[in-house]
Amino acid sequence: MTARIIDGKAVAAALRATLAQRIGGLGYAPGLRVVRVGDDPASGVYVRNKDRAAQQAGFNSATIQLPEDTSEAALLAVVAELNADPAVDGILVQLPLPPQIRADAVIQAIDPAKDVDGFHATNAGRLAIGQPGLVPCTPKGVMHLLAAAGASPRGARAVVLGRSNIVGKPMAALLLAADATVTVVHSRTQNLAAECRRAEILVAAVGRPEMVRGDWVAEGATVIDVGINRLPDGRLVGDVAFAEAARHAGAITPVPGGVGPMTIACLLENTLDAAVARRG
Ligand SMILES: NC(=O)C1=CN([C@@H]2O[C@H](COP(=O)(O)OP(=O)(O)OC[C@H]3O[C@@H](n4cnc5c(N)ncnc54)[C@H](OP(=O)(O)O)[C@@H]3O)[C@@H](O)[C@H]2O)C=CC1
Ligand SMILES: Nc1nc(=O)c2c([nH]1)NC[C@@H]1CN(c3ccc(C(=O)N[C@@H](CCC(=O)O)C(=O)O)cc3)C=[N+]21
Repeated sequence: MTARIIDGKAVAAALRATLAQRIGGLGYAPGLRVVRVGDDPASGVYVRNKDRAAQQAGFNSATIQLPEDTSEAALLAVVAELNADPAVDGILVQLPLPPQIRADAVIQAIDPAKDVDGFHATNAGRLAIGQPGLVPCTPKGVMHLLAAAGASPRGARAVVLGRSNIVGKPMAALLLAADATVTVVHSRTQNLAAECRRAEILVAAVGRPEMVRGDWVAEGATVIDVGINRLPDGRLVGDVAFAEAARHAGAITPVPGGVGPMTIACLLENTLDAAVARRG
């Protein structure tokens, strides 16, 4: 079998067009602020892509750049200001943060109603118990891609590779809420390959370049590659060995051009939803 390629760039563009249309009917521009501490070059690409996408879709978007040696107290003061600003609907503090700042203290200081990353304990708890809230962008983007690929989670065996708070855990919660039979595998799992081979939907979020080999993929499976890994030669690869996996999968996402663009589109979707919830 040769897999269909799921075009995340196209699905993201379509979602952004829908958002632009919704914003057109609002009468105001939803406000998004991205806070960046230091200038990690990898996050620079992401922040630039996001700003461009946000402005094109009609958001009032800006990046607040702080120096590498910013204290935790200073960052918390910026978050408090954004929490209080009525023009700001969404706040994203770019991770990772430098070592003098506790990421969790900052995340829990964000107003949950403006937490467009969906990382606050209130939003994570809402997701876990099936209440409406802001959902983390990357797993939310994966759900959009599954829908676009016609891969219904209902009753399907889904395997999530990775259990981080920002991707693996919320991914498992969303698949469970969509009636999949969900298995989460991680670094202490025995025989990862055998677990993955059982998946009709396989989501890889480990941060290990090309770890998922062709023979880990069941014939006809839908493979979603969340990984974004920069190799020493500058190439960007996923957590899945794409060419090998595509010989077995029914459908597969590429890297780049798969989940990454969806993460940005879902950040905008969350910002618009947060704006409508706050101001109608
Ligand atoms: N496309 C996008 O928009 C985004 C992409 N990413 C990418 O997704 C990937 C994962 O990100 P994130 O969840 O933040 O990463 P983390 O490092 O926080 O988590 C990685 C997870 O993978 C597991 N893991 C690591 N190595 C192995 C291994 N050898 N075998 C089995 N399991 C393993 C870890 O297990 P354990 O818990 O046991 O340690 C952990 O649960 C990265 O490549 C990242 O760049 C992330 C965010 C957004
Ligand atoms: N608070 C916070 N929220 C995040 O959501 C967050 C974060 N911090 N820190 C960093 C990670 C990473 N991340 C990416 C999003 C989009 C692309 C993306 O658009 N990638 C393009 C290509 C990028 C390129 O060419 O380098 C693609 O995959 O096609 C990549 C990476 C969000 N993250």
